[in-house]
Amino acid sequence: MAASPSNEPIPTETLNPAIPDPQQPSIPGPVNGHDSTNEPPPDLNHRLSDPPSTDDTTSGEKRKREDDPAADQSTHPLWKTSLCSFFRRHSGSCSHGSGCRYAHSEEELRLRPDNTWDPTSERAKKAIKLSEEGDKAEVSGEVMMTEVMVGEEDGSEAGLSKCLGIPFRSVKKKKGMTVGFVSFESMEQLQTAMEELEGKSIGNKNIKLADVIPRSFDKKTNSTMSLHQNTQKTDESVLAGENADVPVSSNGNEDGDINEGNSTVNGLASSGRSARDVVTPLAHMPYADQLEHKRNSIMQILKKLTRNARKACPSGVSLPEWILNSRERGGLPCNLEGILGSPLVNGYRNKCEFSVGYSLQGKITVGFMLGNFREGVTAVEEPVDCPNVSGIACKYSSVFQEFLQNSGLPVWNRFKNTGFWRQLTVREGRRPEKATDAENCEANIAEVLLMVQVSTVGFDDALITSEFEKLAQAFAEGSAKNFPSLPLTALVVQDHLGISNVAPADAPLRSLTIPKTVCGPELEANYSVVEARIHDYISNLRFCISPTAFFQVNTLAAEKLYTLAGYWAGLSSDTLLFDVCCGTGTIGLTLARHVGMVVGIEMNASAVSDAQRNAEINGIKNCRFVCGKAEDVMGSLLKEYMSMSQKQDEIQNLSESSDKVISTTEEKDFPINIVQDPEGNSSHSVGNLPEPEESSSNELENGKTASECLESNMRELGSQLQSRCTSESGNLNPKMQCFKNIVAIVDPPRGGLHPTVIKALRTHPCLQRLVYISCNPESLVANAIELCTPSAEKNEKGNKGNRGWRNMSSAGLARQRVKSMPVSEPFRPVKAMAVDLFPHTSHCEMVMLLER
Ligand SMILES: C[S@@+](CC[C@H](N)C(=O)[O-])C[C@H]1O[C@@H](n2cnc3c(N)ncnc32)[C@H](O)[C@@H]1O
Repeated sequence: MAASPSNEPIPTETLNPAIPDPQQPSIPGPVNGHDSTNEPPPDLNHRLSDPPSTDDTTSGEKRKREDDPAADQSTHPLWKTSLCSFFRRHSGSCSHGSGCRYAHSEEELRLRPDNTWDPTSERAKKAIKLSEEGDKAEVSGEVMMTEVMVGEEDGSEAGLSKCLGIPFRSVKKKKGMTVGFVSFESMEQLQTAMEELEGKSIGNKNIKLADVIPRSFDKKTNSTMSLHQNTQKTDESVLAGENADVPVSSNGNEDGDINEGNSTVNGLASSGRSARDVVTPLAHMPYADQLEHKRNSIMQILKKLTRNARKACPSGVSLPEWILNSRERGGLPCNLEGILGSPLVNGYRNKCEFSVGYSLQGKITVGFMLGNFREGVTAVEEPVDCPNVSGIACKYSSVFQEFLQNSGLPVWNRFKNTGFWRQLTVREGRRPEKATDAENCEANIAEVLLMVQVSTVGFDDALITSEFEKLAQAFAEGSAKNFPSLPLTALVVQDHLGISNVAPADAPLRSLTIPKTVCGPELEANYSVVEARIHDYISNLRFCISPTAFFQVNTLAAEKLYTLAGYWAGLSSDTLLFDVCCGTGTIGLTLARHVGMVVGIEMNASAVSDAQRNAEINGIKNCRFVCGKAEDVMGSLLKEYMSMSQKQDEIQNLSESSDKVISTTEEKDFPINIVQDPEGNSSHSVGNLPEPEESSSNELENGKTASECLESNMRELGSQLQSRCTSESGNLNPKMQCFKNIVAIVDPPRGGLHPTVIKALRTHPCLQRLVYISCNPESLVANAIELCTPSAEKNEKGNKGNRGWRNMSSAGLARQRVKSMPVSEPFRPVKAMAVDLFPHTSHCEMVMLLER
């Protein structure tokens, strides 16, 4: 079995990277060569934020002359901030030419010092439209609390009660919510309150009345009402109600409108928001359009890297080439080489987390929340028509829902933070075969792990035990009554008391026995407590996955992602590869045979032990997995390996370095770089992986699109790797093991890398190449600002007393941090590519190659 990156063809649904930026529709020319940009000319933008240099000889001044022919006039703060009316009136002619202080095109137009655009410009109109849409979105925000709300007056809300100035029975508003609840003694009191509150504002926010779910399903509750106070003092909102509740919510819009409350009609159902809309908001678009949409939004986000790095570039330091050349790429920091589509577009998720709550009709439901708690939404709807969810996951959510209807224990109440049943997670593991249509793919699912999250505090142990037995029975029967029976490998209970369903990695887990059912001899379930793990395959390697370990939710697309990352990482047998935030070791292990050694870093202990086990079951011996936060271990690991690559002798002491380290590397194996494939065959990886021809993605040969060229390159790469890995080349020079090439592939969570990790990577002189994989392009951009902006010759000490960071964007924060970056050579963005792991949603993975 080969452990090389996949030599599968790249998914067929790719977008041609040569599609021009739709934000620049009027600009002709190739995408990588057009000469216009939405950005202000480089030097102008730089100077707007930097104090003017007094030293004519600084490189900043040199930059000005090279980069901006009209540099002298351009120091005026209003330079090119208005459109030239003469130019417009006379159809494109103005005697001042390029020296005119007014802009001759939308592209040339600059933002005014007060952050507004010339009001006659398209940009201003677009900004107004966007802000109106934002307002509308807020206005249409519905209150969808479907849980019982306690009606006692909360002393801490006394101030808010006073503001309302109306008679009521009780008022409640929970911290962090934009919605509050008011209860009334009678219908008359409610009517009066509605009249009084109409048009009223608190602070600078209008109050909006909105409908509350009629709690027909909660007959015992009398007129309850609560009011939630937002942490932002200016954003008060109130929701009022009797059994027929009338909600009031604020929207920051001067015309806060009132939704008429209705005691018998569920006004919320009319919102028409479905689980499908919330979970798969792009599902209404053809897949090709979804890819196009994502590519465009990633392009816009990437441009922030150029803008912010330009702003953050210290005065007196030359702008790097990649910024100076960004105009040729329409403001992009590097080429965006397209977007790879997911091989499987429907039912691709191998993990689904279903919330437990009440539907809009008041029925206990297992599915997706229609919004978030903070917006006053707790309604849960079944996962109907959500194309990313597999049929198996849907079936198990129905089984659980049915079970809950008759359970003796309550469902979790997000408002009161009480209850027992909270969430169901369905995790699926596939066979190694690769089906790329949803139906066959389902037949490929061999293992299923179910994890039910509960909160046991305050409940009787005997009752809990008996409910768990019934739960296991229900799942076993649910599995068996399907034909063929649904896979059921493990059933786990996670105990968690926290407010949100996101449990810490060390939340207690308990494995339940899955009973044998009477109704199905086909049931392939395990009849005893088994080790709660499932398996999946990536690049023909088998991966063992613990209940809480991270594993990409779209396995087939993840394989493409890792192949691309390996391809760009420029690996060879003298490469030391750092797999930062390695999870169960997927990236490092799939690339292990092409490098001298992999060092994986991961903070989740069970993921680390999975990674170690995965190395063992696949016979991979040149990997070492370190359990710890990257910010705590990255610096010392880099130092350790740097000295190792300088002194080969030290390699012998490799596995004795740290207590925290779990090493899968056998000392004797490491210097000789023998890698065993999962079948025990020894093989060697030699030489550099070929880099794609520069022309492959930019200059198109023989009428091929850029993505076709890339696809064939990757296919070729796959087969080259395959042949290398299976050849018995032998006789490697042990000296090769001095790592000449240190590469990091980082794949952090949504928030990006910790600043300490960025600093360690940036200041390590031997690290020449960094492949950044990100599920959140915004945080990638923020981290890349720190990695790629030139440092000042003398850095500033961090301003720890400054509290202004709270209101800063991630890019703004990154610019601040650049100021204290130790003097070090910055990276430069070389190329980027998006990989769609999440069809029908707005999310997308992204890979960026950084070099220096
Ligand atoms: C996006 S996942 C990537 C995992 C792995 N590369 C993969 O593709 O399966 C991010 C991983 O980073 C881990 N993680 C989060 N914060 C971390 C930190 N500060 N240090 C090390 N690992 C961290 C998470 O536990 C998770 O496994």
